[in-house]
Amino acid sequence: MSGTLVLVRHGQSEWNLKNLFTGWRDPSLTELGHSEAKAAGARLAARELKFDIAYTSTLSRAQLTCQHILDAVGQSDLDTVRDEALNERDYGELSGLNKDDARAKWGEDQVHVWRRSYDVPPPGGESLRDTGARVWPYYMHTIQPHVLRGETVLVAAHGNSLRSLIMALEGLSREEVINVELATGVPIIYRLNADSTVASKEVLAG
Ligand SMILES: O=C(O)[C@H](O)COP(=O)(O)O
Repeated sequence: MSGTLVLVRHGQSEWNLKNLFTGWRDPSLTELGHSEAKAAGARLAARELKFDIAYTSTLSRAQLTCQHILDAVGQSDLDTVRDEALNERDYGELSGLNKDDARAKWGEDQVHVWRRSYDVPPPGGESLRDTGARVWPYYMHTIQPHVLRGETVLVAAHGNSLRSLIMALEGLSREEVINVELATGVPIIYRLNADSTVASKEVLAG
């Protein structure tokens, strides 16, 4: 057995609440989002998890979530690396649009394909494959070495940047990844084997 990797999607953002495509735009957390992030931290603290390093994106909602978790586990000053490789999928021209308005304009099926398919990008934006093409190398070269040294690593990021990471970690097919949905503020604890495969997975739902 090797180390521990904790993945968590940020708490509810102001644009999640307004049902807007967000992508690389930078809304903050709502009150509920702050509470979700603190609750995620409390659940990790109850497991007596201590982190060696934390990674997050360059977007506020993920950074705030990361900090709430570190505060909750008593590690407010832990080394935290921010990198845009972990940012949400770029939603291109959909960014800022209401998701129901988009369904009315382009149809439910097309919007679902843009949101959940593996390789169909939204107009001017990234497909999940495009997102994975930046997330996975960053994970492999920068994050995974810590886990394989036996460390415990926190990654606070986004629905689709984490879906692309989970797809690769778990070896999911392009069909299987369509059904992967990440709730806000719910940590997933992976224990990795020394050969970097997944030994166990635990979802800390509320
Ligand atoms: O960027 C966004 O709008 C959300 O964080 C994720 O959106 P999705 O559920 O439409 O992929």
